[in-house]
Amino acid sequence: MSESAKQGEVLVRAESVSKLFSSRAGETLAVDDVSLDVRRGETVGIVGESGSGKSTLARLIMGLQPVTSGRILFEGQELSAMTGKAQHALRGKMQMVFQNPYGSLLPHYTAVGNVAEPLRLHNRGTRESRRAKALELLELVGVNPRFADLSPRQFSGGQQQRIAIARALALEPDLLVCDEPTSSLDVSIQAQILALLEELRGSLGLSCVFISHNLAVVERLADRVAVMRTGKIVEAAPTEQLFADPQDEYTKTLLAAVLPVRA
Ligand SMILES: Nc1ncnc2c1ncn2[C@@H]1O[C@H](COP(=O)(O)OP(=O)(O)OP(=O)(O)O)[C@@H](O)[C@H]1O
Repeated sequence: MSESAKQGEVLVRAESVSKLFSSRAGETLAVDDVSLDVRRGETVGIVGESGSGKSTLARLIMGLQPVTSGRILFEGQELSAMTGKAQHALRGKMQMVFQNPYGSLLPHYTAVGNVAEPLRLHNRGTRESRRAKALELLELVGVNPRFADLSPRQFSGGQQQRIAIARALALEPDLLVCDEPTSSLDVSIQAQILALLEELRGSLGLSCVFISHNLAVVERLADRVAVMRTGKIVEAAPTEQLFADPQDEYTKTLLAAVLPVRA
């Protein structure tokens, strides 16, 4: 199929997905009967207050945690029904960028070593070709390759997040799941990282799930927004529509909180 025909096709589908955590403290239905599609080339924003289930939904989509009920389909194939080998191959197609870049990088590897690591794990190329590709990726995300052999802790938070993004791109994923990727950064740096993600999404034709409690951030990046509350999607709509004409009372409250900032 041509690239243009692929655009708009459903890449990931969550079908009536729920996740129940049980512990001595009790049971939490973190995700409650959620259905959501992410199409090729599309960015879907997920917003909601702390504890609403955004990160859990992201982990379920990535196959990092098993669903309690429902299904996650990637290109029409059910994740949990795959063999270990097929799941490993699929993992390369979905990558995640986390809130805390330092925690997500390997501290004993250099910057370039971190970016090359997924290529090694997936047996791509030779040591030299992996390094060459990792250096290209560092340049792409705005990290000077001259500093490629420094360790992650020698970089600022913003630069660490750029390295983490380069690593997420190494296997040329179809889907990038960003879980609050700018919340741990200074405001000025946040804008730079958002601009980078916006640019990469356009140039690489990536599909993105973008999680944030910050509606203004999601408005900038997302084509569609899903609003979560207590594990449920209470409203999902194209971004402009959601901001112009929210239907759900909770969405209206969230928007009212952000409107003075946007004005
Ligand atoms: N491993 C776990 N075991 C037990 N409960 C969990 C676990 N992970 C998440 N939860 C609970 O599930 C609910 C949803 O959490 P989740 O982290 O998905 O929300 P969130 O919207 O991403 O919040 P935040 O913005 O604070 O990260 C919360 O009540 C949380 O305490």
